[in-house]
Amino acid sequence: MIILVMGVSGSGKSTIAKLLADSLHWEFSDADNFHSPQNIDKMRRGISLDDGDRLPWLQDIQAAIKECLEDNQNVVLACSALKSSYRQYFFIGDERIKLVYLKGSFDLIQKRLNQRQNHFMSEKLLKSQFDSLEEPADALYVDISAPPEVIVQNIRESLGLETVS
Ligand SMILES: Nc1ncnc2c1ncn2[C@@H]1O[C@H](COP(=O)(O)OP(=O)(O)O)[C@@H](O)[C@H]1O
Ligand SMILES: O=C(O)[C@H](O)[C@@H](O)[C@H](O)[C@H](O)COP(=O)(O)O
Repeated sequence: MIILVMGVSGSGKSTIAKLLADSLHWEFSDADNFHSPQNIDKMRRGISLDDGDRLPWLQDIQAAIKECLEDNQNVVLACSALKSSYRQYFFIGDERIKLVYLKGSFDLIQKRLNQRQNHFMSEKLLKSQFDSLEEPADALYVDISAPPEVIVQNIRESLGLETVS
């Protein structure tokens, strides 16, 4: 199974996905690690990615997801997956993929981004992240104002994963 944790930059994808993976003893994967150096450099300079920048990135993530499914791996993947057209690369609809959307207000996320250290992503891009965001129709919605441990417990209960596999 793959749990895909999506949301804008600063919504808590890496934090929640890592904690969730650890609590389940599953693998954790971060879509940030699939970005090209050119994409990283762009975001560092405060320039938002466009569909063309994201296409090879989406294709690489798609290949990684396909491999996980073929190998029957259990993985929690953190990936912004902002637009519906991007999520079509991720086999949404396959019962082995669970989509979790971290939902929060601009103000709360901006505050968290301002406090985050040592990350390439410019906090100036938050507005464009919200502009690109198309909220999913087919996901578990999670309110990010709760502490990470509470969010992880909530996700596990909602997905029927209370018992460690
Ligand atoms: N539920 C939460 N409560 C408080 N702080 C959080 C929560 N989730 C994440 N954070 C903090 O917010 C910042 C952004 O989280 P991060 O996981 O890096 O987001 P993303 O991967 O979506 O960009 C980090 O500094 C993180 O420690
Ligand atoms: O498509 C994009 O514009 C990026 O994928 C973006 O949404 C993502 O958020 C960055 O990779 C920054 O990483 P963080 O989400 O960890 O801030």
